[in-house]
Amino acid sequence: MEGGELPGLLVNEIGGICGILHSHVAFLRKHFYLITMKELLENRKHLSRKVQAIYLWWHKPVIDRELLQSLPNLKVIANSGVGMDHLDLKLVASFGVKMANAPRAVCSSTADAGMALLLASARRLVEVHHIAISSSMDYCEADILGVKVSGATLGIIGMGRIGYKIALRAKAFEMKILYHNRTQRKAQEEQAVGATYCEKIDSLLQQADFVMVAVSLTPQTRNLIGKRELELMKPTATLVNISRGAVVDQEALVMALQTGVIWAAALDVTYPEPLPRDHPLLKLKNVIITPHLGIKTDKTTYMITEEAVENILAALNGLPMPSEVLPS
Ligand SMILES: O=C(O)[C@H](O)CO
Repeated sequence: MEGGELPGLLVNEIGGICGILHSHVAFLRKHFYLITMKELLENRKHLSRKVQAIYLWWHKPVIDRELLQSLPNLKVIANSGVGMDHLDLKLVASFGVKMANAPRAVCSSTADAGMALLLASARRLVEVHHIAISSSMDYCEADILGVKVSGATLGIIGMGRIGYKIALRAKAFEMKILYHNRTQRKAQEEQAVGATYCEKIDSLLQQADFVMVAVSLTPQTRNLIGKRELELMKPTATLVNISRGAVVDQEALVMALQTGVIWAAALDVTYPEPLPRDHPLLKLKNVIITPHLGIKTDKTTYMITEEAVENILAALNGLPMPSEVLPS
């Protein structure tokens, strides 16, 4: 089917790890003529002129100069998440192509995933699950003692939309909340979640029982948490990372976890993703790792696709895009 006059939307694939979900296809087909990368490569001559938009799912397809040069009618790229670190924004903009992310759809679920990791690590859910289903149920009380969450201090690094949602959740858990951000939030926003601003990251690291990293990956935040920062943390503290793996110096983290510099880590993100199967982080008992779970709920992924469609249609119709991202 040629899709009549519908604008062509390039997607990596349908299904698979880096493909749009089957359940989104009917909705996308209402608005676009869907073209997969495989179809494009098999029929470049005919299909490359049709592509007016790209929907990046799980950072794919890879957007490079060659692909941009091959799509003369491309006008917009929508990303299925908030982080844009996998895109060369200046390169894309130099082709006159607009870009959008999906901040409205992702924030709550990413914050939920952060709290889930924090709680799972504190209460040793993975370990105790294995004990509970083991045939012998052979354990002593000390093996399942966790860390008390209510009343503990949470340090949030990065108080953007996701960081703020984490604070809202942590408040309900009666946690004391500290945060570090490039700019201080308004007083009413701080009061609403009971959060205290730490201008210096060091003071947050020294006080927190849980440190939650929720910044975007930029040249300024790469390796933000290194050996020095880990050594500032309490030996009883847990690091939770839901942003990007490269915000934390992973070698320093392994060392800190192996030598008791910090108590535990709960990671939704690593580098690379997934980690090689022999990576030391996969062997540590005090680490929980999830495979970049942040946005992975049925409803959230559908909302992301809706947000992408809204942005793409706005761009194609020359209207302001609700979540346009400009190169900085
Ligand atoms: O950036 C995001 O929103 C998530 O990490 C998915 O990539």
